[in-house]
Amino acid sequence: MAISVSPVNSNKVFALIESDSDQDKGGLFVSNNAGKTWSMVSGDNRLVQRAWYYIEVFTDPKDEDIVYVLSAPALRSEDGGKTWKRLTGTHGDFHDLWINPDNNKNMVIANDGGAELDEDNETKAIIITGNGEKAFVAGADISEFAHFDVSQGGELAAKGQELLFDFVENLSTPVIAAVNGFALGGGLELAMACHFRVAGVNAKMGLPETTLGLIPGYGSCHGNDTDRKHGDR
Ligand SMILES: C=C(C)C(=O)SCCNC(=O)CCNC(=O)[C@H](O)C(C)(C)COP(=O)(O)OP(=O)(O)OC[C@H]1O[C@@H](n2cnc3c(N)ncnc32)[C@H](O)[C@@H]1OP(=O)(O)O
Repeated sequence: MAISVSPVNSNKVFALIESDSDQDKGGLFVSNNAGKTWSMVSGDNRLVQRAWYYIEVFTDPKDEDIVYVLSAPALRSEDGGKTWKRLTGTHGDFHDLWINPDNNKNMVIANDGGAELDEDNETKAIIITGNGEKAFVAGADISEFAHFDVSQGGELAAKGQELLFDFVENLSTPVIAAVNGFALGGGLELAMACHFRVAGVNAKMGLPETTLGLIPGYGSCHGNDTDRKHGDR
C-alpha cells in the first residue's frame, strides 16, 4: 500500500491499497478524520495495476482534492480521487513525483524514461533566442576547458548532453530556436536540440571548434535515437 496525508488538511489521508486480484477489492481509500474511519473512493484498476512492482499516491500541496497516482500511467484526479485523467509523458512506469510546495504547477516526475519537469501546464511552447541582435549563442567559452584532459572532457560532454541537450529535446512542450545571429559550436547544437528552428536574415551558423581539432560532441555529428527515427537533421 501507499499513503499520503494532505499538506493542506492533515485530517485528510489517502491510502492506495492492493488486494488479492481474485477478490478485486483494491483501490483508493480516503479518511477525512485522520485515519479513524475510511471509505473507498475509487476502484479504478489503473490505480493498482503496478502494485506487484510499486504503488505511489501523492496529494497536491495546495489543493486537498488534487491527487496523483503513479502506476504504468501517471494519473491525476481533481475531485478527491473519484475520476482520473492520464498525464502524458515520454515513457511509461512512473515511479516518483516531486511537487514544489510553493507552486503546485512546478513538478518533476520520474519514469523509466528519465525525469520530466513541468513548469506550467498552460505553457504551450518555449522560444529560445539571443538577447540583442548579435548572437543566438556564441558557444562554449573554450578557455574554461582548454586545460582538461581526455577523461575530464568526456565527462563534461556527457554531463552537458544530459543536462541541456537531452533535456530540451525530451521536453513535451515544443521548443523553438529563433536563431537571431551567431549560432556557433554548442550554440548551433542547442538550436539543433530544439524541436523547430527559425533563422533570421542575420543568422550565421558554424562549428568553429573543428578548426581546433575538437569533434562537436552534442549531437550535431552523430545525432541520437530520435534523429535516426525521424531523420530530421
Ligand atoms: C561546445 C563547444 C565545444 C563549443 O561551443 S566550441 C565553439 C565556441 N564558439 C566559438 O568558437 C566562437 C568564438 N567567438 C567568435 O568567433 C566571435 O567572438 C564571434 C561570436 C564571431 C563574434 O565576433 P566579434 O563580433 O568580433 O566579437 P568579439 O569581440 O570576438 O566578442 C565579443 C565578446 O564576446 C566574448 N565571446 C565571444 N564568444 C564567446 C564564447 N564562445 N564564450 C564566451 N565569450 C565569448 C568575447 O570574448 C568578447 O568579450 P569582451 O568584449 O569581454 O572582450
